[in-house]
Amino acid sequence: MYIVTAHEMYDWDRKSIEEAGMDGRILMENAGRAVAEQVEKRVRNDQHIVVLIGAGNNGGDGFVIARTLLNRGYSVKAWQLVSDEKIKGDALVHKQLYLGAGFELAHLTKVNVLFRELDQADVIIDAMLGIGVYGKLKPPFDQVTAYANQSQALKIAVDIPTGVPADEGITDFDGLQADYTCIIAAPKLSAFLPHTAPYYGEWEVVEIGLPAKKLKKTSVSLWSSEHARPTLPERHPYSHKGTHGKALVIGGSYLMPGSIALSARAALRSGAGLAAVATPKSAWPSVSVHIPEATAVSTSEENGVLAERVEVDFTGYDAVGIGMGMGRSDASRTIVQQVVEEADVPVLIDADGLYHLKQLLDVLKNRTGPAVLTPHPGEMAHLLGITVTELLARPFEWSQRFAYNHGVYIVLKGPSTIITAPDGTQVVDTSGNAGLAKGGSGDVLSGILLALMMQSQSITEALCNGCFLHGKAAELLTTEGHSKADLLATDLIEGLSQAFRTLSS
Ligand SMILES: NC(=O)C1=CN([C@@H]2O[C@H](COP(=O)(O)OP(=O)(O)OC[C@H]3O[C@@H](n4cnc5c(N)ncnc54)[C@H](OP(=O)(O)O)[C@@H]3O)[C@@H](O)[C@H]2O)[C@@H](O)CC1
Ligand SMILES: Nc1ncnc2c1ncn2[C@@H]1O[C@H](COP(=O)(O)OP(=O)(O)O)[C@@H](O)[C@H]1O
Ligand SMILES: [K+]
Repeated sequence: MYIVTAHEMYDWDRKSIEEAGMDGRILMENAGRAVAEQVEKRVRNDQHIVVLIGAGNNGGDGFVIARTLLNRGYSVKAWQLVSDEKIKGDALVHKQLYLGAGFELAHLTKVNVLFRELDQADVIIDAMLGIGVYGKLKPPFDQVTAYANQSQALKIAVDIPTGVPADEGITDFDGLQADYTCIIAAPKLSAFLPHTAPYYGEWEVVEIGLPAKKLKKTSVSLWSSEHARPTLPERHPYSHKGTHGKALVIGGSYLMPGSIALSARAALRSGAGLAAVATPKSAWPSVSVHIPEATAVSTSEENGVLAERVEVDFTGYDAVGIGMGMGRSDASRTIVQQVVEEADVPVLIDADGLYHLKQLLDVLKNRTGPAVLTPHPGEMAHLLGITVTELLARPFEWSQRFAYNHGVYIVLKGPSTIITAPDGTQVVDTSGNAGLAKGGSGDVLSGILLALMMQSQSITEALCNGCFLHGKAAELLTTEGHSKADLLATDLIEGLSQAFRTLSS
């Protein structure tokens, strides 16, 4: 499924009408009926519904929704919040159909009268403003939105909650806080941004008959189990451990042995044939106890952290992961530089490795083998030299720019993880839940990604599937057995078996 900007959505709409001969009035009818069907799943017909209607096509959808629900016996009051001359085009056609069906329309004169009505509402349907919103809300939308936000009624937004921008980059806005948003035709970028996504509540996308071929391929898409199932690595009956790849993980320290153990274990649990660990000798006993299947690589250390070079032949490995728990000393930076410069196999850089990478960006640019960076927003902002707030206002744009300029893959982690390829294509993975908000989850992800990078057709596929398995494991574990509060990174590794089994069944 593609994720669109407002511009891409309008372009799809225009091409469907101008080139494919669709009729905008039919699209609006389809949109309104599709939303009404979702409303019916959530609302009983003894509940009172208020439909708030604005001036544009979002309001037009509101007229169709109100007519459809009234025809089906629901208790509905439709409120037009703007003057009559503002209702134009397809929205006007549907207003006339609404009135022609014999239904009553209330007009906003004094906001207090509407507010008394909202006090009585069990359900508020927000068809005030859609993707055509710009700037902060003007009267009466600002007051109505603020009042609706205080209401206990179930709030259902049509396409996008009123006031919320469709695109990234806008942080100063007032939005309706929806419980559920019925998104029309394609999810908008803002459904995946940390500052706008919460306004949507739960959401779903409804299909309204726009010809799929008229959507210009956008650069962002959404990953799902339909993508994961056919692309997850298979285990051939005659395979051997070498077939599935030998991973080298470099990191850990005397005081932080856990993270590298988590990564190595997650790599083996995700199908890697072999895993070797390069960690300080003083940390190895604590690592090996958690992962007897892994082998150790001889290393030098200084004050409990890796130092100098790691004496390994990188050609003996199919992928290298570096950074987890390795510390931030200058000595450990040397090893990150060594890996970036010398390892031609795919390299994954995480955690402290990303901290060091800030000073190695020129070296990174000269790398020929693939590099995957897996930052959380703090690490990504550090790499870019900006604040986390600046990054999160435009995470798609920043990731794309960095990936393109440095020729790397980026996995920008969060509730919606954005995976960007060096050519700028982006995939969003929304799997997982707040059970993952605990130290160690990222180390597990690195191990999973490393394993899949060695076994997949493409690195992008490996990264998408790895994030998906990681999130799916958390979802499955917190549906049965665990809660989001108690879930540990080690549980996540054990939960991978269920995630793999679910996706391969
Ligand atoms: N295929 C499709 O794409 C389909 C799309 N469909 C639907 O159309 C929706 C997009 O419709 P749209 O373009 O008419 O924009 P929309 O958001 O309804 O409002 C524009 C109005 O808002 C006003 N306004 C703007 N900012 C404001 C502010 N800050 N404060 C106050 N007012 C503000 C602006 O005012 P003006 O600038 O004119 O003064 C103008 O009157 C889309 O989300 C979906 O629901 C479906 O019908 C099916 C097919
Ligand atoms: N609220 C959340 N919802 C979904 N996924 C989350 C949430 N919080 C964290 N995650 C996921 O958990 C992982 C955390 O990674 P990171 O911050 O690097 O952890 P650590 O370095 O402590 O291991 C990422 O994959 C991230 O996407
Ligand atoms: K809306």
